[in-house]
Amino acid sequence: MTTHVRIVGAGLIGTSLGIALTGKGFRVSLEDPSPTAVRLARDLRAGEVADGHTNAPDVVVVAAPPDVAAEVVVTALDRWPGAVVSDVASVKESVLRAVLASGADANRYVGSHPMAGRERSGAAAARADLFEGRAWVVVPHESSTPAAVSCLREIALAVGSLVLVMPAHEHDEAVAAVSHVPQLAASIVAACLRDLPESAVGLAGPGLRDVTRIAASDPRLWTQILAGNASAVRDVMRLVRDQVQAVIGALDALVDADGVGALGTLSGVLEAGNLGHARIPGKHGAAPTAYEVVSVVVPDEPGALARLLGDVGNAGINLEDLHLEHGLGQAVGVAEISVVPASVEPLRSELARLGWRVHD
Ligand SMILES: NC(=O)C1=CN([C@@H]2O[C@H](COP(=O)(O)OP(=O)(O)OC[C@H]3O[C@@H](n4cnc5c(N)ncnc54)[C@H](O)[C@@H]3O)[C@@H](O)[C@H]2O)C=CC1
Ligand SMILES: O=C(O)C(=O)Cc1ccc(O)cc1
Repeated sequence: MTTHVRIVGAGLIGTSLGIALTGKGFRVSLEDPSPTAVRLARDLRAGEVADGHTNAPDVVVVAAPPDVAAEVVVTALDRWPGAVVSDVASVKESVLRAVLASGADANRYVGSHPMAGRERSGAAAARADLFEGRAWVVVPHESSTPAAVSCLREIALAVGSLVLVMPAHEHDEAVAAVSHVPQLAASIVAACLRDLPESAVGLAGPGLRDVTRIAASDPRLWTQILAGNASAVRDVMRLVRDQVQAVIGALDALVDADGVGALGTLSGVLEAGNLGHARIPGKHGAAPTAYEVVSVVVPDEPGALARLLGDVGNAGINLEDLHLEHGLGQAVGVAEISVVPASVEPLRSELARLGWRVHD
């Protein structure tokens, strides 16, 4: 029998999930307070728009913002007494507490959290392959039924994720360190760039982009996430503060005193960073869709980019993503074209043959 999944909240995560599940043969119905969001999600093939005639779902996945997730879960448990209900909010304990306190039939509730996202919100940013090869945490509570847990496992596996099962408090502590504090760190570093003169920002290389990519994330969503995991985030931020204080102390010693011990402190911080970085896992389970970038110099003149994209298409190569770098004060830009690894060499040689300047 085809499983009918109702997705409540047709933004980035809800629409991506809808597209992925539809592709795997699930029936998906969608709802969202925003009619535009839900229609866009439908147009992106994330499922049908639910209305008063749509029959009851087997599973409900709430993909609404974290501050309303519990309320929407409780409403869903009441609305569909036969359905398993989950949510994908980035924080789990606060949602679980509110669901348990509501008096709703929480046995059919199991939390979840796909560790996959983007720094953009909304249905338009949805990706069919968003969850492939990524961890998906299933977060049961004491009275979640085994059927509810296996239902969520089935959904996560169907979209290509690796399932991890964890209690809510353990999940929240883990994501404080691997997701929520990194978001703050990226935002804090990027905020230091705000008032820099153009001449200084123009020196930026890929390292700065790597460190600050997620600083482009939605502040409304992240304010809710940080507030929803305040205790665990505070604990990790205290460790960050201790490191920052140690670095400032070492720099003070170099600038204002004899600097004794300062180099050891700086080196210790950097070496500890090496050790932490080495622990970041690569692929989770199935291979994620990894793209490689071909960088091409584009003259800053009308039609040049269109010509380049035409040449990529004529070479029979699928462009997966495109980013434009503008050289400061130069009459050229660099187009970073993302393609599957097997297309890198054919694309490079074809573009070079056509006269484009292709970078390593
Ligand atoms: N953005 C990310 O990278 C990730 C987000 N999440 C979680 O997924 C959930 C959704 O996040 P995004 O898709 O990024 O946000 P989004 O802003 O792209 O989409 C949220 C959608 O929920 C709708 N919505 C607002 N209030 C609602 C309500 N009361 N009932 C139903 N729908 C409502 C909005 O109209 C919007 O379409 C959040 O709880 C977030 O913590 C989880 C993993 C990654
Ligand atoms: O972009 C990344 O690297 C992410 O890991 C995105 C992300 C954002 C929020 C989440 O709750 C989970 C994952």
